[in-house]
Amino acid sequence: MSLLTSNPPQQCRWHSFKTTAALEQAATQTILQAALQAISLRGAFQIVLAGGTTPRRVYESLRNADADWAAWHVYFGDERCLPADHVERNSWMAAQAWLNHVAIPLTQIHFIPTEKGTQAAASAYTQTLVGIELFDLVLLGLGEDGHTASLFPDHELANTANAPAVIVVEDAPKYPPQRVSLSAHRLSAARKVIFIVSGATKQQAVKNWRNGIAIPAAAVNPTNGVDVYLEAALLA
Ligand SMILES: O=C1O[C@H](COP(=O)(O)O)[C@@H](O)[C@H](O)[C@H]1O
Repeated sequence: MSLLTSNPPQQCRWHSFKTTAALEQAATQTILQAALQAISLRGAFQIVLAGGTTPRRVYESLRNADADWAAWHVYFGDERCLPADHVERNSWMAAQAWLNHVAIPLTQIHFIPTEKGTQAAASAYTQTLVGIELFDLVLLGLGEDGHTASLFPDHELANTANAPAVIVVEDAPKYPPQRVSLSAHRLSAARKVIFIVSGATKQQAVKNWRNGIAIPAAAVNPTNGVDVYLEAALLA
């Protein structure tokens, strides 16, 4: 697998936690801290959310946080092509766990409209992202096969300088096959990128990543490097 890039290698800082709960607590605090900093410096906080199961409890903790929700702007790293109210939509999970319970203005929550189909959703989301130079924080997960967002092994990662911001995936190896994802290039345009990784099934992907094997997660390459929050057991 080639990353097709001339960028310097990804700078990765590994943060291990004894328990999943400790990891989730640290991720929640990092998000809130990044929000405080962004709002005090720039008056707004632009966060990109991970989907899947790993961030659910982080989102549930955020709903009880005391934050300046009016200044938050929420985006998604990827979305699955399913009806808007489908339980396996990343947006549905984030809404149930967090977004439905806080006062972020609806106009500042930017779902990827995959219920319209891949092409229409990708072009709509490309427009949504116009004018955003750097996200303040990109939150990402890691799949068993090393995928992140909907950037899968042996698929387009779009990590070159001229890559589109949003890509269409028609044949993902994980259900559902049709998805829309921010490109690795667009996900890298961020002040801070955090991966949260838990669950024994991720062990091989972590091992590959740490051994320099070009898994998709390694294609997200912001100038400031990435922080990986993971359970200590995954480093064994
Ligand atoms: O399909 C997806 O998978 C990854 C990892 O999900 P997890 O359930 O193992 O946490 C997720 O980060 C991505 O957003 C999602 O669409």
